[in-house]
Amino acid sequence: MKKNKVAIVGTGMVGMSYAYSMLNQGTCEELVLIDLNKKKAEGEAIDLNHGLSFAPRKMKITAGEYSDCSDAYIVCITAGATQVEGETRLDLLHKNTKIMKSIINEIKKSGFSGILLVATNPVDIMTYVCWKLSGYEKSKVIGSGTTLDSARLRYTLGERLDVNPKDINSYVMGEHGDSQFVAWSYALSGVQPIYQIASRNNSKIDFDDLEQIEDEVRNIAYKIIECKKSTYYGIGMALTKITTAILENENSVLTVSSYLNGEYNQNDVYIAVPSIVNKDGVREVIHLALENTEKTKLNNSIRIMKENINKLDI
Ligand SMILES: NC(=O)C1=CN([C@@H]2O[C@H](COP(=O)(O)OP(=O)(O)OC[C@H]3O[C@@H](n4cnc5c(N)ncnc54)[C@H](O)[C@@H]3O)[C@@H](O)[C@H]2O)C=CC1
Ligand SMILES: CC(=O)C(=O)O
Repeated sequence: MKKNKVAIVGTGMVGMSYAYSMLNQGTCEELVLIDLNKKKAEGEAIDLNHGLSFAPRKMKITAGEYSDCSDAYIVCITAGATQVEGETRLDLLHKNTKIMKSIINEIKKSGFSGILLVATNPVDIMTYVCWKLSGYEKSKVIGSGTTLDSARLRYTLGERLDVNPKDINSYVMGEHGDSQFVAWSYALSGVQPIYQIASRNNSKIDFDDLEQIEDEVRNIAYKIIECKKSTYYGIGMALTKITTAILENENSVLTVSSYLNGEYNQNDVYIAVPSIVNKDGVREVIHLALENTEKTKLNNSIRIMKENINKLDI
């Protein structure tokens, strides 16, 4: 296995935003682009290569085949159908399961033994599907989960509090979808609990604002889709962060979609919870002592995931 090789399956808007972000950040040494539409992958590889003289490091970027996954450290799946206006992520369930089946079959045939990163929606369920069909270790199959939603939350809170979003330590948990929630009981701005800030007189935010921010973060993808059909830069950078955490063995805390094996008293489901990510994939699922209302929200997300998984022939 090559320690710095990434393959992307799906060279659409998400796959290419991820690739472009990795090129700009010098995330890996070798990048292979794979798509059903081989011409598209080929054109994307040529175009990206023309940026190499401005990139922070040397990279080998090619359009390839599934056989190129054999020695990759990470294969990231960004292929599949997208929501059209009015659709939820869950509406993509059957279409994208079918696509995952064909892709996993090919990845397995290549002999790939690295970390599988899934971004295709509905991402928590597609991650479960990829794990189940591949037979790979649970900790080596990871979904992007709510990494993007947590970044949206950090941005929005940062704007409201006039604090650098990098210093907002707040997480969105649960489904990357309509039943997600903010774990406010663990939300910090720097070192100050957000609850404490909201309860102060003359604070920049109050409890009603927290509800409004949570709602905005939950629904912002719909707004982007209404404005420009799909979302891609944010997820491209979120995938880059997850990739860096793996390749650089960072032990970063990210709300990726992780397999629960007793944590939060749940089993046999992939859902977004804060997890420690390193060269081995998910090193540890962080089991937070959530407030009762938050526990109910997490259980609700998990119920929705399981009900939908049960509809699938996998
Ligand atoms: N996890 C997250 O936070 C986010 C996930 N997404 C999801 O990412 C997925 C991709 O979105 P976009 O890139 O905007 O779509 P897109 O339509 O721009 O690209 C999809 C690509 O997948 C390829 N493809 C389709 N079937 C394939 C197969 N069987 N094998 C190989 N390639 C195949 C297509 O040829 C196309 O190039 C969607 O499911 C979308 O909902 C989008 C944004 C955020
Ligand atoms: C489309 C999608 O999943 C997002 O932007 O959150």
